[in-house]
Amino acid sequence: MKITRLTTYRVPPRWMLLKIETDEGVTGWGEPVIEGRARTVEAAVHELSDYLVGKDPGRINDLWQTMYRAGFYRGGPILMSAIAGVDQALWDIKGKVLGQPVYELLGGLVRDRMKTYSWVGGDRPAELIAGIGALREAGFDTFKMNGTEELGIIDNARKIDQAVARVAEVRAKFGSEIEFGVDFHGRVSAPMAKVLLRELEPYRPLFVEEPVLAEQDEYYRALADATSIPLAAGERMYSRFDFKRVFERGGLAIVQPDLSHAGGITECVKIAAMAEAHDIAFAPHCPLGPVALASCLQVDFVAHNAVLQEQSMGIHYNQGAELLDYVKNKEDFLLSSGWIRPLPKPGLGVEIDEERVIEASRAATDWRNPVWRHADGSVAEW
Ligand SMILES: O=C(O)[C@H](O)[C@@H](O)[C@@H](O)[C@H](O)CO
Ligand SMILES: [Mg+2]
Repeated sequence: MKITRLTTYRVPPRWMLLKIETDEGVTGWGEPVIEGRARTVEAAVHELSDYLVGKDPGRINDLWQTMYRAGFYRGGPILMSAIAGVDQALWDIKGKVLGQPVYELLGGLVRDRMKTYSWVGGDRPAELIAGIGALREAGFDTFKMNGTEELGIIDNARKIDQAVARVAEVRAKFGSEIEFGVDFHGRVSAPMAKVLLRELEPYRPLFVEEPVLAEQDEYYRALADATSIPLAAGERMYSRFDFKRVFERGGLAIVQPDLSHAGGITECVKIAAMAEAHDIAFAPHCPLGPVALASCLQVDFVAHNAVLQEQSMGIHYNQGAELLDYVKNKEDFLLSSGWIRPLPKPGLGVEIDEERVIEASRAATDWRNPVWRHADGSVAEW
C-alpha cells in the first residue's frame, strides 16, 4: 500500500482536518492544527508530504522519525502539530486495514470508560453557576474554568479577590458534589501564581492548569512545594523532549499534552508512559474537534495513568460549528454523565462526513484569539 495524496480542510470553528489517501482506497483522517495558526500548519503538512507520498502508510514509526528528524529543525507548535495530524491519519489507516480500533493495536483496553470534563464560563470567567448548573442537568460533575482575566506581573489584591470569589461561589453553591480545574491559562506570573494558589487552597480545586507559562516551567517545582493544589500543564509542550525537562525538575501532578500539538498518538503514548514512571497523571488537552478527541481517547484507553479527558462540547470557542458536526457516527461519542466508552470502530473510530467538511471548508474563517491589553496599553496574556 502507498500514500497517494494529502488533502487539508480548514473548517469552522477553528479546526483543520487532514485526509490521507492510499492507492488501495483506504483513507485516514487527522486533525493537524494550532488554534489561530491553521494556515501555517497547513503549509507544514504539505511540506511534510515530500516524505510521505509514495511511502507505505503502515510504517508509522519510520515516517514519524523521518518527519521529526529529516528536516534538521524540529519541535515547536507548528511542526509538531503537522506531524500530529499526519500521525493520527496513519494510525487511522492502519486500524482500518487491520479492522481494529487503534487501542487494540496498542495492547488493548486498560479501562472500560473514560471520565471527561467540560468548560464553563468562557474567556472572561462569568456565569459559572449557571453554566455548571446546566451541565449538571446533563450529568456532568467535572468542569474547568479560567481563573482570571488580564493579570499584571504584579497585580492588586482586588484582582486576586475577584478570582478567588468566583471559585468560592462555585464551591459554596455545589459543595463537593462537583470537581473543577482552574485554568490560569498562562495569564499569571510566577509571583502572582504563588499568591493565587495560596488563596485558592481552601476551595480545593481538582487542579490548577498552566499555573505559569510553559516557558517558565522552572517554577513548577517551587509552586508545587508551596501549595497542596495539584498543578497541571502540557498544552504548550510539543514532544517528549519538552516534557523530559519538566519530569526531571518535577512540580507537575498532571500532564496535558494535546494529541494535535504534541506529535500525535505515537508521541503521546510515549509521553504518557514517561509520566507514569514519575507517578504523574495523564489528562490530554483537547479544546478541538472530533479527530483530535478520538485520538485522545485511543491513548486514554491504553494509558494506565489517564485520569481525565477534556472535550469541547459547548466550549466558548466553538462558534459556527460544534464538536460532532462533521461526524457521521455521533452515537459512538455518547457521553453518559461525563463518561465515554471506547470508540469501537476500526482506526481512530471516527467516521468523518467529508461532504459536510468540504462544504464547511468553503466558509472557513481565519480564527484568531483576541489580543488582550492591560490598562496601561501593554499586551496582556490571553
Ligand atoms: O485548556 C484549554 O482548553 C486551553 O487552555 C485552551 O483554552 C487554549 O488551548 C485555546 O484553545 C487556545 O486557542
Ligand atoms: Mg488550558
